[in-house]
Amino acid sequence: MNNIKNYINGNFHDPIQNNWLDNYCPANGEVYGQIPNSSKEDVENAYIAAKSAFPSWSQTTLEERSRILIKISELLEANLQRFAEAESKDNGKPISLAKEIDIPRAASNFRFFGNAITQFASESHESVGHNAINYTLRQPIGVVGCISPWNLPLYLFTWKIAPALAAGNCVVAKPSEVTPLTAFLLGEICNEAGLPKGVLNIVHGLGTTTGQAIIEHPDIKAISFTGGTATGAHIAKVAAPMFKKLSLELGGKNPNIIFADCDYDDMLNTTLRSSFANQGQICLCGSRIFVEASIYEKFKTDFVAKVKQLKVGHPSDTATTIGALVSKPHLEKVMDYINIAKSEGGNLLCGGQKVTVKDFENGYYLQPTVIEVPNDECRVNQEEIFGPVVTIMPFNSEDDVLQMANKVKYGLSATLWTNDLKRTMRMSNQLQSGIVWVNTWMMRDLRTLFGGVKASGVGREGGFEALRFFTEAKNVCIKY
Ligand SMILES: NC(=O)C1=CN([C@@H]2O[C@H](COP(=O)(O)OP(=O)(O)OC[C@H]3O[C@@H](n4cnc5c(N)ncnc54)[C@H](O)[C@@H]3O)[C@@H](O)[C@H]2O)C=CC1
Ligand SMILES: O=C(O)/C=C/C=C(\O)C(=O)O
Repeated sequence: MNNIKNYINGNFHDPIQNNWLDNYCPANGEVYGQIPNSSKEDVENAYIAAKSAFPSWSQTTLEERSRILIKISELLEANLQRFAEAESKDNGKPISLAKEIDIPRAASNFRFFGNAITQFASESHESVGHNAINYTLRQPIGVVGCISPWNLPLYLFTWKIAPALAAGNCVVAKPSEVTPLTAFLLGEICNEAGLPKGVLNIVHGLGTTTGQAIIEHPDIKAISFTGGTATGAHIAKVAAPMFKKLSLELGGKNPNIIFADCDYDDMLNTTLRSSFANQGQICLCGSRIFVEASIYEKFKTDFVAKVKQLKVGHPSDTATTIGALVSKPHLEKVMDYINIAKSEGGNLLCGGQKVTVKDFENGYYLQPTVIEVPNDECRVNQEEIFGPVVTIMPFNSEDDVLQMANKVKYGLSATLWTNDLKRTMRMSNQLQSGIVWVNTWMMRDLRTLFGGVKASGVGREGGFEALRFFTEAKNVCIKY
């Protein structure tokens, strides 16, 4: 059994009320460990540890903070295999993905922010003619809360924690209760790297108990959250009246817009990835595919042929391209959408069935699914499915596709495939999303800002934006 404990003040603790949750392995549907369902008291202990650590950590030199964060990064790299196996087991994602993307990115998050903090600067304004100078101080907030989801567990957990720590805050963090294992292992790495006790505290449990205690805590002054839109709205409702700083990275229903003048092979291969990477469980996946009418039939044939070649299998099999979905309830939710698609007149071009993997019959496997939709307003084209399911439909003009692309409540990312520069500029200006990729997908430069508009969230992460979020700005005006 892989039993997990809370990491508070540098030590590992059982939950005070001795409440535990089962942790399921998506690959075989079996319980393989227990995790704390931490209460308000556990969160309070984490807060007290963080508060005590804050005066010293906030005054630790940037060079020393940087050194420790980079050490954590190096230790994650040194433990790549162990972390990748844990992530794959806990989440159901292919081991190859965990090894090539998730864990290296978690290490990059620490390295990036360890370096970024040494380059972070603030503004000054000389008030010419008034004999005065204004300068901005960027001070750490204090104790901050970081809450992350199950789809990219350590990758997104560290995407929040690393900038928070780099900026001099102390942290109370909660990973998803569905995928807690690598966050638990991170505690050991932090101790080994010499992160002082109490600077980072990791509490495990349900959103409705542990997460709720974090967002309600009167002295946790900022919340950085990634997850579902409904949860984000709830967090805003609780935290905003307490005047907490909030960064909310929420869901997406991202358009992938394909024009006939694109580089076809590159587009086809990337569209396969943007549709089904991580079993389609990435908020950035291009789940609505719009194809210019002149190449629609060709695309449909070629795309479906490629999708049928994807190999659904056990996550530890290196030949697997599609692993297990994260949980049974999530598999059922995705299956419900496939049934909704049928009832809405959708044409199932491939997939749509659960997959039985030999010797792992109770795992949560699903065929990658492509649905040709009768119109852009049907539910499967409007609601976030967050699984290996994409919709496709043709379009006739730039104006039409732009209108359809923007006619959803979300606005996280959009992908555009074209070689027409003027069209690229026109559409990039008008697409309602926080991120536009042109002739690529998920090309990440950690210096760039990251986040969405509309129901996809509030605020921006990434680069100096994250360091700005995790600091309070103060203007000082000196007359001389
Ligand atoms: N990154 C994304 O865009 C993600 C989107 N989703 C979407 O959300 C749907 C629901 O998935 P869930 O696992 O239920 O995501 P969720 O939004 O409930 O969970 C994300 C995190 O928030 C925490 N949380 C939940 N309720 C909370 C509360 N009251 N206070 C504080 N923290 C709370 C959870 O414990 C978890 O750590 C998915 O089917 C998917 O459509 C889910 C995960 C990630
Ligand atoms: O920062 C990234 O590269 C990816 C972020 C992805 C999410 O926030 C998500 O899937 O929720």
